Amino acid sequence: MVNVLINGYGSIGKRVADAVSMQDDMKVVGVTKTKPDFEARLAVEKGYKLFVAIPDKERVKLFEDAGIPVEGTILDIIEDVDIVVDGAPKKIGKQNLENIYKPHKVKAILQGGEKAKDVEDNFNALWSYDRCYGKDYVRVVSCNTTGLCRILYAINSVADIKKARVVLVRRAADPNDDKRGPVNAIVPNPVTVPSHHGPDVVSVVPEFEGKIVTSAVIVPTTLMHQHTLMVEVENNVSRDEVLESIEKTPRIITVKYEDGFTSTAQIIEYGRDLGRLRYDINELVVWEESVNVVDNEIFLMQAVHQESIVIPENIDCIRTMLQLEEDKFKSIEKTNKAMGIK
Ligand SMILES: NC(=O)C1=CN([C@@H]2O[C@H](COP(=O)(O)OP(=O)(O)OC[C@H]3O[C@@H](n4cnc5c(N)ncnc54)[C@H](OP(=O)(O)O)[C@@H]3O)[C@@H](O)[C@H]2O)C=CC1
Ligand SMILES: O=C(OP(=O)(O)O)[C@H](O)COP(=O)(O)O
Repeated sequence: MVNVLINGYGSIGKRVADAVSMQDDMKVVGVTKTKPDFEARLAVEKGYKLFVAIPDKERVKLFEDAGIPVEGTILDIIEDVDIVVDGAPKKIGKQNLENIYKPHKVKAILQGGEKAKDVEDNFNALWSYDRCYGKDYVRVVSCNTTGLCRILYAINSVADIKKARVVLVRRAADPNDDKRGPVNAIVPNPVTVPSHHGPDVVSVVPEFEGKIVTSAVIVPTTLMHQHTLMVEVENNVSRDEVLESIEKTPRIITVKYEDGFTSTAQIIEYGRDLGRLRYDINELVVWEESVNVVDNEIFLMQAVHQESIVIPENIDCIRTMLQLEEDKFKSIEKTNKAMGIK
């Protein structure tokens, strides 16, 4: 059993904590918060040991004053952990890496809001599990990048990819976020091409250098991201072969528009009806009817549940960095089984 600390118990951190708790080869030794709010209180009620993310007496006092019991600050637990999963807001992960994890010589996983250059390597279970084996500082790439890595793995299994072009429609904010917009606009984000997703795919799969270009806009929705892919391939491949490969690839599900999956709203309703915790859809979701092949070019549309797609990747990343399992497919299967992922 390895000891995992979740530094930053937010949208990603709380899900990683619950996913770690479902595995039989790792356990959560603590979670951290900076604010003594309802999420901190619930973490304690769930049985997690709570630590204060900012090592400062005044900050600890805020928790005491709010009646939320804490075990100390991050510095009271950091030496006892085998690995930290950093779930802090973007850019803070890098600061934590330099100021806390490296000085205390503790392995750490950063999230997709951090930069590829600030870590040793970049993780997706299908593509870079073996490369990250035993490494100390690894980034699990962002939700959109994870979705792209999965679908490109499926396509790459049956075709030689020449050129991938992707338009990403990004959700404006997570459902718990009342600060961000737009409320009524479409925002190029960034207005330049490529968006960070293409280079981030290359950080995981270097052989795609020069082959993938992405462009992104933000729209007023909180549920999911949506992608349209156009992938030129070198060889003749049929629609059926592409679909079969997608269906065989772990952590991808296909849904049919004609079956009622007419938008991201129905996909989220599906998560609710399945009784998934927090209605999470950890799988990449591909619309079956959207898959088409025209003159060696594959077209498809897919949806990404931003809050949950990277969670199983974090579990596999822990396993490879701590050398708990050499075979990526065994790790993927173990994680999926424990989490009820299709
Ligand atoms: N949300 C998403 O859709 C996705 C996010 N990511 C990436 O995951 C990372 C986390 O994002 P997300 O979970 O959305 O963020 P949230 O804002 O939901 O959560 C951040 C958490 O970090 C805590 N925190 C704040 N400051 C510090 C600090 N100095 N040290 C440790 N913890 C701190 C916050 O605690 P408190 O509330 O107490 O201040 C909060 O619990 C980012 O890199 C993001 O880009 C990746 C994929 C998808
Ligand atoms: O990883 C995400 O998106 P991304 O893949 O577009 O970077 C998450 O949805 C976080 O995105 P945000 O930077 O809009 O909070």
